[in-house]
Amino acid sequence: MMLTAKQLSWTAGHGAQATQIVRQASLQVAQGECVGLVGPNGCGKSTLMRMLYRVLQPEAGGQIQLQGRDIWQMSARQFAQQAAVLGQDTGLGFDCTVQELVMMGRFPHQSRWARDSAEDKAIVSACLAQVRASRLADHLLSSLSGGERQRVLLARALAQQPQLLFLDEPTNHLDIQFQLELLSLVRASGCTVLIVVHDLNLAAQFCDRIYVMQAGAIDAEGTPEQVLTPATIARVFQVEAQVDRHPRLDKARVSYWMDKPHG
Ligand SMILES: Nc1ncnc2c1ncn2[C@@H]1O[C@H](COP(=O)(O)OP(=O)(O)OP(=O)(O)O)[C@@H](O)[C@H]1O
Repeated sequence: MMLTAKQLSWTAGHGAQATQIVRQASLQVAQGECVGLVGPNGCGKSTLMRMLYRVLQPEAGGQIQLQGRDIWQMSARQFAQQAAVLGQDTGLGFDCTVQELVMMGRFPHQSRWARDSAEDKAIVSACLAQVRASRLADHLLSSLSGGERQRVLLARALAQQPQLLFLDEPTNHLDIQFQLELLSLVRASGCTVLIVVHDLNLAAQFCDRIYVMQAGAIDAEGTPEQVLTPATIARVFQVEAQVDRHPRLDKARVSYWMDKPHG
């Protein structure tokens, strides 16, 4: 098992202000799998992801192992040699060129004072080409559109040459062609993937398994066919749904609607 997480909980605030955001969540991602995490806004997906990618520490009793090793027994650098993140909070706090940004993906693999090697440079330009952003190499990050920014952040994650890729809503800002392209690229990369995605049809097309989260807890788990049922979708998202087969791809296809606005 590539990634194993057991009984993860996280609480925001203290004392009377404390709110439990993630409750006893457990999940597993096997080598080579692409696993989706879906659920309504605010249910705790990003918080769970942040624990999994070693930014937030779970409460006592929770454990996360990467290839059988506790992630908090690794240094940040050792973790980054194996896992890359395309997250929601990707502000750098400073500006740089696209080329410099993607080169940051090489840092975990470089010795401390090393200069960028010819190999690093070749990896960076290959990753930029992979996301069709070579022409942006000398542009400033601050000048990019939302979709271009997302592409180059993916290029940085790929330049890290990770075995495990965490993606938190990576298709935000992307046009439909690049949504499909990004997810195909991610699948073709050979990485093990855990991805937060709102579009249930993208989840059905690209994920081997899906975890459904609701109110901080894992509510359902299984293949897209097992999980994406009208009953589960109604329970978790409060909308009506019908599930049939995609006419071209032999995958589940979800149509949803609301008879009357909720509330
Ligand atoms: N540090 C924090 N302090 C207080 N509340 C927090 C903190 N981090 C997250 N929350 C709250 O926890 C809840 C879950 O947030 P989270 O970002 O994990 O949800 P999400 O499922 O990823 O949502 P979305 O689909 O909207 O991105 C939200 O109500 C959020 O306001």
